[in-house]
Amino acid sequence: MKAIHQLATFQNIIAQYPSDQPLSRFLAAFYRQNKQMGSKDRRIASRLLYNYFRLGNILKEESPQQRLIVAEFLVNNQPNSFLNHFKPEWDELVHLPLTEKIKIVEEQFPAFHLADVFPFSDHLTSVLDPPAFYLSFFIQPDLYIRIKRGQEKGIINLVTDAGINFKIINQQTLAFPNGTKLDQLIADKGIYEVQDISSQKVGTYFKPNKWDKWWDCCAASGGKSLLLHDEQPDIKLLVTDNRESILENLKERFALAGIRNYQLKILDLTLNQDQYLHDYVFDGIIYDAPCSGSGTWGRTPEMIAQFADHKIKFFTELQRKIAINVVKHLKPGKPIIYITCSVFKEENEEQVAWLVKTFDLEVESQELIKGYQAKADTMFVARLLKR
Ligand SMILES: C[S@@+](CC[C@H](N)C(=O)[O-])C[C@H]1O[C@@H](n2cnc3c(N)ncnc32)[C@H](O)[C@@H]1O
Repeated sequence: MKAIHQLATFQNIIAQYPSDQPLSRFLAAFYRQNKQMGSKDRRIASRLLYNYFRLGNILKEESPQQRLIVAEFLVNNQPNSFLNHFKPEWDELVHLPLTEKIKIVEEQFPAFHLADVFPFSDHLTSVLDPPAFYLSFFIQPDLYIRIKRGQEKGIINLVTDAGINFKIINQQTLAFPNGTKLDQLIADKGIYEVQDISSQKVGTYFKPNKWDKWWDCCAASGGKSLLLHDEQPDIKLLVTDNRESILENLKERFALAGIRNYQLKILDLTLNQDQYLHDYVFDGIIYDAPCSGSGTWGRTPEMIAQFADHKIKFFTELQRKIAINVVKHLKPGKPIIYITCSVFKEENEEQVAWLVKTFDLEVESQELIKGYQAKADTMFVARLLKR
């Protein structure tokens, strides 16, 4: 009976979900309005919704109920009451490796094609392994934290004592199962940052020197700047973004991390900002571009259905407009770090080729950070030097 109730809740939510909103925001509002749902009900409803969207366009012609059963079979690896009720023979096999479970589904649904999980394959960046990328949609990414230098031992002791499941990825990085509640456990918010491991790897491309002047031009809430500062605290830093509200978040995060010495401006960089920036030149620029975010859809799988090909052009044009107002502030011989969390070639290697062709830049190195192989986001980074 529980499973029937869970299905009804799923169907109710799906019917109300306007597909242009982040699912997390919609669910938070839905649960606020449906206070009768206990925490377990909410947890199960969220699981069913997220797992459902992980199918992307797979078996699009089947009913939502059938698709949900397939998704529950593929994504979970523990038996559960939902599958047990609707498909007990699959519940018994739920522990099998994903590739074997896919064969079982294919036998029953000949229209099952793994590639349908991501309907934008024509745009995939060339160094990506499509089958491995497709499979990653059925595996929930981990939650990663970056520990402030010097605080590693304290945090590891705290999470060990609390009996929380975690993995040590490297000296400063821990991975937790998604949904782990760390804020109640680690009281001092200034000693760690929630940051995906791929985002942390991007930091190895910064290589700042003491007393350098750096500009994080699309800083948002400052994830990359915090990484830069951790690597080299003795830098002069300018942070900008066109959203005032997100820069307020940055101020809070910087205050928690004890960073006070920086400059902040709200700037729309699609416009010429020479009146504010005319005499600024930098030893390094972080250009973490607004992008499709397609390398992070393992965390927001509802985006697969919400995205459309034409949006790629919107982002590449925006990225170029911003670059025009940014690259001119770089000193000769110095790096601009171009970053996206996209798997689309138009936003990655093709954009780098355009940057090189349009400005006096050369590629020092570039990489697709393949988070899809590691329960993490996939990101692209290029270190370009001004001649
Ligand atoms: C990928 S996010 C940056 C993430 C950030 N670097 C971090 O690590 O947390 C891209 C940012 O570009 C900003 N952006 C978009 N259009 C912009 C514009 N015209 N001028 C300046 N910033 C812009 C967005 O507000 C967004 O915060």
